[in-house]
Amino acid sequence: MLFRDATLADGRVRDVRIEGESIAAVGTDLDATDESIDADGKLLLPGMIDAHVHFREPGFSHKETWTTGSKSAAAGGVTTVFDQPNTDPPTIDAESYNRKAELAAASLVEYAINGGVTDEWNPDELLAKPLGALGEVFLADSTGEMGIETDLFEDAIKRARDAGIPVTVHAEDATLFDESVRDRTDADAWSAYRTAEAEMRAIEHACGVAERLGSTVHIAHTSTPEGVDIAADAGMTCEVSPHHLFLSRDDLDELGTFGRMNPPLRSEDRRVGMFRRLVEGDIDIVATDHAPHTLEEKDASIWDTPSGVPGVETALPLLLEQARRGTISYERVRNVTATNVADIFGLESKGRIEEGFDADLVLVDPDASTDIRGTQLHSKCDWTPFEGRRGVFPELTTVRGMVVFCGGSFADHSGRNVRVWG
Ligand SMILES: NC(=O)N[C@@H](CC(=O)O)C(=O)O
Ligand SMILES: [Zn+2]
Ligand SMILES: [Zn+2]
Repeated sequence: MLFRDATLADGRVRDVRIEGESIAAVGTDLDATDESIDADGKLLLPGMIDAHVHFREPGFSHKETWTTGSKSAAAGGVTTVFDQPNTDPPTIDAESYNRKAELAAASLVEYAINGGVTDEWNPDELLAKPLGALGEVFLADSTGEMGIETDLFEDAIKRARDAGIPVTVHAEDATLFDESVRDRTDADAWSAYRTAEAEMRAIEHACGVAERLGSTVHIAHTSTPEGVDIAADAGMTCEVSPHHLFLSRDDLDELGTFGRMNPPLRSEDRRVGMFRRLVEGDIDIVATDHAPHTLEEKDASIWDTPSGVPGVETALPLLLEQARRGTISYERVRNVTATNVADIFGLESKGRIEEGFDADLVLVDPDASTDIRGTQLHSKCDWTPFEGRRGVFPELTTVRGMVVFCGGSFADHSGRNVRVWG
């Protein structure tokens, strides 16, 4: 397959030839061996590597399945996902890992299965070969109630350090949540309750432990500019989720309980500060925290509704819309969605359009801006917090050289577990 005259993120116009699962050549006037795709005027990007999704199986197939979640990913230009351990059973040992792996075999896109740290986790099984699961720590309870104490956190950091495995931390300190707002019933109460301070102090704590133990951590879903600065100053990496880039407490009147997630939406000032840090470089990657719950589940009181919003299909489109408007460069979008993610998590064959890399690619018309509609997305949950926003959606997505999504249709193709060693 040959993409002819594609524009790359850095503005170069190139032919890109795929042979089998890999990029065989990037050049000009390349010969097509078989099928050739006219990419004139179109942008070709490395597929997004989304380091934070909840595809919900096993245990919560009514919210999402590996099939629906991975279709949503492919349609949104995401070619690799890292699945989170808060399933039922939680992914904490070889048995639960293998059970999830059987279901994940249905995935259209590449995936990693992250292992969770709990009192009952089995680090020897999870961290060692052949699994080498990426470690996931919840410092405060979120969906799945996997919050842990600090001794266990330190132990996990040491073990992961010795195994050379990156650890991702959901950093909120539950002792700093504001119990005094418990009698409020408006949607903004959640933002008042899970305070910005609770995130900042937890990030500080996590980075401090990692520094003291000579290790590193990656901070999940940062929502405060202050938290990002703490992580960056400590030399750690962090991610931002699209809802903390594009939504703020000002949107909660409209979103209601559908806008509840952990960490919660912050002030408009903080949102602007997050976007600036994404553009300027202190935020390393965008990860969606795709956390679908059904319409029925979300339609509850602010204290009863589950935390989490879907996002795997809309992240790249929302960012490409910003690039179209000139608020962020295409190169920066490529780096925060693909290249940096591959570098941080050691996916050596992914995240770049260069000879020898996996042919995980996204072709998009950069001017094709449309309204985002929840009912047109492919997640099982059928809603989006970005309803009515503009997005630039991919035309075609390939995973290891196979077209998995094109013009609204999906092919059968099983993604591969990118973390299993032979
Ligand atoms: N972010 C959320 O609000 N919810 C996530 C859990 C998590 O990542 O904390 C979920 O699984 O629903
Ligand atoms: Zn979390
Ligand atoms: Zn999450």
